[in-house]
Amino acid sequence: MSETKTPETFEFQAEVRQLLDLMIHSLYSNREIFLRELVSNAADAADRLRFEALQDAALFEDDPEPEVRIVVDESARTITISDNGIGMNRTDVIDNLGTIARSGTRRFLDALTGDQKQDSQLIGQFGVGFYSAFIVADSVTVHTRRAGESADAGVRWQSDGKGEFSLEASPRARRGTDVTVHLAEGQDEFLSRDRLRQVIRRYSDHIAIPIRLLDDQDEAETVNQASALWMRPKSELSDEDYQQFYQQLSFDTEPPLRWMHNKVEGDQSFTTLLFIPAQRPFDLFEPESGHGLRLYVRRVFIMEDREHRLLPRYLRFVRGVVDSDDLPLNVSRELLQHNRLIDRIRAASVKRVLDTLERLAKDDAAVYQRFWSAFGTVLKEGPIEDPGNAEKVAGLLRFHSTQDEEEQRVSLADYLERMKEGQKAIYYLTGESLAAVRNSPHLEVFRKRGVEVLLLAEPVDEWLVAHLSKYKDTPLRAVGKGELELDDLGEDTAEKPESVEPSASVKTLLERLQSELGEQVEDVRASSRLTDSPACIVVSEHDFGINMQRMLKAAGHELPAQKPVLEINPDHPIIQRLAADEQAPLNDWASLLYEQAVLMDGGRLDDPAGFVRRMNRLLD
Ligand SMILES: Nc1ncnc2c1ncn2[C@@H]1O[C@H](COP(=O)(O)OP(=O)(O)OP(=O)(O)O)[C@@H](O)[C@H]1O
Repeated sequence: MSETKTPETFEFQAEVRQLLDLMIHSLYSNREIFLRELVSNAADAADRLRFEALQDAALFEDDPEPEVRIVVDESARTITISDNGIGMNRTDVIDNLGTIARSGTRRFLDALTGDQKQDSQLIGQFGVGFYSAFIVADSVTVHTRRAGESADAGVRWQSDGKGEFSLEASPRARRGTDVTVHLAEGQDEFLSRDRLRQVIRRYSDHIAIPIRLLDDQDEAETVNQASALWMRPKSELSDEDYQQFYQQLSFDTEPPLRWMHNKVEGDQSFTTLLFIPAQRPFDLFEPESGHGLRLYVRRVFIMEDREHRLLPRYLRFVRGVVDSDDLPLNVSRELLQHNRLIDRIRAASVKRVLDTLERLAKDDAAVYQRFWSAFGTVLKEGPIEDPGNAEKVAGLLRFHSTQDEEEQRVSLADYLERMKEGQKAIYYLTGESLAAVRNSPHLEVFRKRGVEVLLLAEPVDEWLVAHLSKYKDTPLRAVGKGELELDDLGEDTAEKPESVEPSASVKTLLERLQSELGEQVEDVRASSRLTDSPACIVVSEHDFGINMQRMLKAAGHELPAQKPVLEINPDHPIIQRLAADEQAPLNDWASLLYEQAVLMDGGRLDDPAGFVRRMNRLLD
């Protein structure tokens, strides 16, 4: 026999040690959450057993009623949290409780900032798991046996959380897991049943299986509601019930902004309870992360929808539960891909979330602004991912603009309302940063003529405008692309548009600049968009803008050669001076005009040293 009675000792993986250390120090003021975590693991173990038992009912071993039991031993100073869930065998224990850091651990450690206050929020969102027991314990013992295996497969894990744990075979008749927490000096408050009852009600009231606290005579008292909250009628539920349930579901420290609880009856019935959080989880932008909705079939937990079948990715901030009586209990990921009921649930849920956001935006601009700051960037993926709802999502978007510069609060509807008489398009400018777009020379003529321009500086904006060509039949147009038709900007109240027909000397200058710049540019022409700057870069209507080119190159794409147009401001003093002297050498000037225009657009110079040399020559 390879398994002996003597305990074997293992070292925790470095990352686990780091996590333990960090948690104990940053969570000390919130010690009670250890109980929430252990109870939540016990309930998960019950869910997993029920799920596996769908295939193999023998796993229930004559003990089909799931429960969590909590036993306090005052003289030994221990609390034991027991479940009759799936349990673990030796390999499970080694994998889950010590040597192998789960993928989440690394990500979590990477997300930490070192700022205690921020980090403790992160921990709250992350769900800290089993190791939180060490916040209050000086040693923890886990005695467990996996469902379906023999009593001999029982194992005992033990650790003081300092760097090592031990493991030994320890037979166990009842399947499931006991976690025994030996309280450290000064943690005696958790020996009080009143205190435990209070903590369970606060954090675990809506865990769907009974949590039973045993008294001195071993009489069990069920402490929680132990029902699937989402199945209860709305009329019975208070705001507090919903908020508590949300916290148990999400570990979010903030209450949700809104929730939607709906029951659809008919030939196919389903219930959804969806929450819109108030703050952004740390992993919102990680490719593999994101929690999906929790899918239940007849109250049995089936899976977390990490592949975003129940709601599209651009609504991945929504948390909640979907339960249906009409899906098969053995529903698989493949089935989720091709199921009419799932499609219906998805369409209904998308509509509910978008309608709720619409109402929120209308009724409470301040709260909507909060939502937008947390999740606006994600919502911008909507028109790309979900063309069918593009217009509806577009209505929810908010932007910075030349007329509203504090926060992103201009909607496309606001923009349409403020358009000038005769204006034909919604104008926008994309760029690498807000400062860069706000100061772009492309805005000069728009400012002068009082035409609003939306300022888009997030990477996703480039994709958004590539997919959103119009809003309510008004086209969206980039200000830095193609020829600018001044007539399309609407009435010019300030003054009549100046003629862009350049004088003979400027014409000559344009030709000379063109021949100096050669292959670098498609054309050099007189500009109608500049008032203060001498030059700017314009790309043709169907080419990528400079910002998009930069992003594509950074992502490793080969781009077809694109030549921009250099537009020159004929009224600018530098241009006039250059035009006045047809004999003066132009080579440095041509390059500098071109290079400064590229820089102002947030582009990169091919030869920055050359640029500096030329500039120094002129300054000399
Ligand atoms: N009572 C239990 N019964 C069976 N398995 C358990 C139990 N407690 C923990 N485990 C196993 O140990 C793993 C690690 O637990 P831990 O609480 O640290 O993380 P988690 O529950 O996976 O995630 P998190 O708590 O961060 O949401 C679990 O995924 C589970 O496989």
